[in-house]
Parts: sequence; structure tokens; C-alpha cells
Amino acid sequence: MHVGAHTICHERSLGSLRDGRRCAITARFEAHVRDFANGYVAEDALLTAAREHAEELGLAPVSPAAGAALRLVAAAGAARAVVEIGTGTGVSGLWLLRGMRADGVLTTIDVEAEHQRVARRVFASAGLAPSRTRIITGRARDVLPRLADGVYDLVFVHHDRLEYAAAVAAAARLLRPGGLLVLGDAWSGGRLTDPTARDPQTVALREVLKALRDEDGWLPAFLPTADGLACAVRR
Ligand SMILES: C[S@@+](CC[C@H](N)C(=O)[O-])C[C@H]1O[C@@H](n2cnc3c(N)ncnc32)[C@H](O)[C@@H]1O
Repeated sequence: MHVGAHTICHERSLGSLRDGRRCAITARFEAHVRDFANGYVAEDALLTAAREHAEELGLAPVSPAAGAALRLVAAAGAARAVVEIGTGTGVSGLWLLRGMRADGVLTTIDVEAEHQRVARRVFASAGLAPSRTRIITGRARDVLPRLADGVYDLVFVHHDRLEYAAAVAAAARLLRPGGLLVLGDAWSGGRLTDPTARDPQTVALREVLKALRDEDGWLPAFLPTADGLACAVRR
């Protein structure tokens, strides 16, 4: 997700950029980096189709760069058991599954069965056995308490930023020590670092990121890739 020049200029740490020309240069550079990252690992026809289905349904899937990063961390951690909150049409799920171990299972939760019907078709078209996915329809707050403690390698959160705090609390229980939490859309559409942005979703996200950084028990890092991925390893 693009972070506009005005956003960058509002960053206190980048106060020296409060000059229109430099801001414009920064914005152009940032767009260049974003476009390069999104094109660096091209999506295949299946991911492109899943992305188009998402757009038809009014959903914003992970960017290609964020998807490639999800596949990367799933592969680097040899993830076998992954939880995803926010199935959508399966863009992020397919990226995750392509990085996970061949016997890995993605448990993916979404309140909208219609979205999951599309995702199920996407996973099948990708040649994934039905045993590779556990697709659960329901609200995250109702489903997460039913999942087992301490057995998941990775939890990817990508639903409603107002519910990210509850999802992080659930992830702290679900992840094994050394497991990885990833929060999607962590730039909040470019508003994260804009101090004039006070919408409830962005405010809630800032609080979650602060808690992840400041609380014991997490080893955090912010990956500024495209739409932003906030990551933290469970200690
Ligand atoms: C941005 S889309 C997910 C996109 C998907 N992760 C991808 O990249 O392809 C967010 C999804 O979260 C679902 N959602 C929103 N609030 C939810 C909740 N409280 N519990 C479960 N799912 C929710 C929506 O129905 C939607 O499909």
C-alpha cells in the first residue's frame, strides 16, 4: 500500500524532509521500490485469478511483495502448522502454502463463506490436496479459542484491524516458542505514520504495534514491504 509523500513528511524522524521537492522525490523513490518489489517475484495465473476474484468481491489481498514475503518466512521456518485469520479468496493462503512443508496444513478462518468458496477453488486448482487446508467459517473471536495451544509455527493476521489486538493475544497462546506472528496491512493504507490519521483502525493498529514492541515475550520487526508486514517471534 502506498504511503504518500505527505505521510512521509509527517514522520517526526524525517522532519528534514518537510520540503515539497524532497517529499516528491521521496514519494517517487518509494513508488519505484514498491513497484520493483511487487514485480520482483511475479505471480502466476492462479494467483492473478485469485486476486481478480478478490477485487470483484471488494477485498484487498496481500500485495505480491507481501505474498512473496509470506512464502519466504513460511519456507525459512519450515512451517508445518499455520493459522491464517482472513482467508479472503486465497491469495495469501496460496503464497503461504507454497512456502510451507509439503505435509503442512493451513488452518484458515473467515466469517464469509462466499470468500472461502473461492479460496477453496483456488487451492484445488493449485493441485493442493484437501488435507492441506482446514477452512473454518466463523468469526475469529469464536473460532480461535477452539484451536490448540502452542502447536502452530506461524499465525498470519489479515482481517479487521480493530480485532488485531485480540488476534495477537490468541497468537501468543497458539504459537510454539520460536513461532512467528505476522500482521498484514500494517501500514494501515499509509496512515500508520501520519499523525493526523486518527481513524479507529489505525489507532488500534498503533497500539498493537507498540505492545508487540514493548511487551516481553515477542521479538518484533517491521517489514515495510508494500502494504507492510509487522512480524514478531514468540519467545
Ligand atoms: C483483506 S481480506 C483477506 C485477504 C486474504 N488474506 C488475502 O490476502 O488473500 C479480509 C478478510 O477477513 C474477513 N474478516 C473480516 N472480519 C473478520 C472476523 N472478525 N473474523 C473472521 N474473518 C473476518 C473478511 O470476510 C475478508 O475475507
